[in-house]
Amino acid sequence: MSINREAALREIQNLTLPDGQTLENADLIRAFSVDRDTIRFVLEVADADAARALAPVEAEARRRLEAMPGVSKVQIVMTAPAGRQAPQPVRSSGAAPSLQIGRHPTAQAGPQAIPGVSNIIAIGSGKGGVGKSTVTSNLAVALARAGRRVGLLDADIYGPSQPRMMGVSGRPASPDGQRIEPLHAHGVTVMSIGLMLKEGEAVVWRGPMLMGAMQQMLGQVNWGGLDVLLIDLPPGTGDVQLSLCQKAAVTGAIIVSTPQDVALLDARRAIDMFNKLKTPVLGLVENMSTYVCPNCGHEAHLFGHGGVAAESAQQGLPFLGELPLELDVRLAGDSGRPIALGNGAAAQAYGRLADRLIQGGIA
Ligand SMILES: Nc1ncnc2c1ncn2[C@@H]1O[C@H](COP(=O)(O)OP(=O)(O)OP(=O)(O)O)[C@@H](O)[C@H]1O
Repeated sequence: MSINREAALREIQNLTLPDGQTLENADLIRAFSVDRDTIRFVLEVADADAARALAPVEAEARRRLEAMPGVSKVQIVMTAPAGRQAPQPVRSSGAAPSLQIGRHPTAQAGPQAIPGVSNIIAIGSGKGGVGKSTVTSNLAVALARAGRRVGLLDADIYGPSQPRMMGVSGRPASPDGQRIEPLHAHGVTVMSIGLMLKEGEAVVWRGPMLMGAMQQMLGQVNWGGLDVLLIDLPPGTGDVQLSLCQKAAVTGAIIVSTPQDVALLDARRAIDMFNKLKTPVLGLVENMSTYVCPNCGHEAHLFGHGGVAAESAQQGLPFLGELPLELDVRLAGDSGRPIALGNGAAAQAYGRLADRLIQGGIA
């Protein structure tokens, strides 16, 4: 009889540790594998004392697994690496000591919806610096101004900029050590992975840790009822994009690009990636489109113009609109008050983009 790995994992994940956490929440299980009639895994503990305290849990895990049909051997190894410190949890002011962002992912059957969240929109770009974060924060504000309930998740772990752009700071609280309370700014519910990490922490993460962290951001944050959750992705086509589309039921992706050829080339790669991940591309947005000189009113196209509309047509994808290049857009972003809060040309352009998504039933 073949043993189902996920079912075996489920047998032991809810075992309670001496500190009251479950095995799953404490994230101690490593390399869980099933080989014919044998189950093997590692329990990663901080030191010899922790290993001793965990002995009854190990015994109970062994007992449960051995009781499963088809299992004849269970090998559990406890590691207590010499000289290694126990992982330090990230704490918020009111956080219980167990909350830790960045862990191995837990088993999950396919992409999941987030309870209470109607739409999840990923905002991506092929190239860095094209204004993806600026577009995300302003679109979030414009949607909130239009009366929508909006969440914004900054998943750009390599350069989280939403705290600055939305004007939020401080570690979000986690009163019970399990759920995270998001922050609120300009009518938008905000969470940034950057607020939960020590500086430089995520830079060394590889796929599984990123996937676990994304899973936590999606599943452990108290998002509440939202019409739409916007997710600011890192640039490119990497592990975060993959994790998001595998773990969350993403409604679709919006690709931000400047009209430059080099940015469009990378945008094409991003579209290709979302196609492969079976995430619908909702359309393309041209940022830094037209520059209107604030002194003489002359219009210039520093990065070209119309390239994104042409690319959308070529790809058979909706062109969602163009956003002007304005000094005030940057200044507003730097000051934590997105330009979309105002009434100028850029704010109006964001208002149109928001309307378009609302009319399309995706926000
Ligand atoms: N339309 C615009 N007009 C003027 N400045 C802009 C505009 N869009 C973005 N910027 C500025 O360009 C810089 C890069 O923008 P942003 O951080 O949004 O890009 P990004 O694509 O998210 O970058 P990253 O690759 O770092 O994630 C920021 O200083 C931002 O204020």
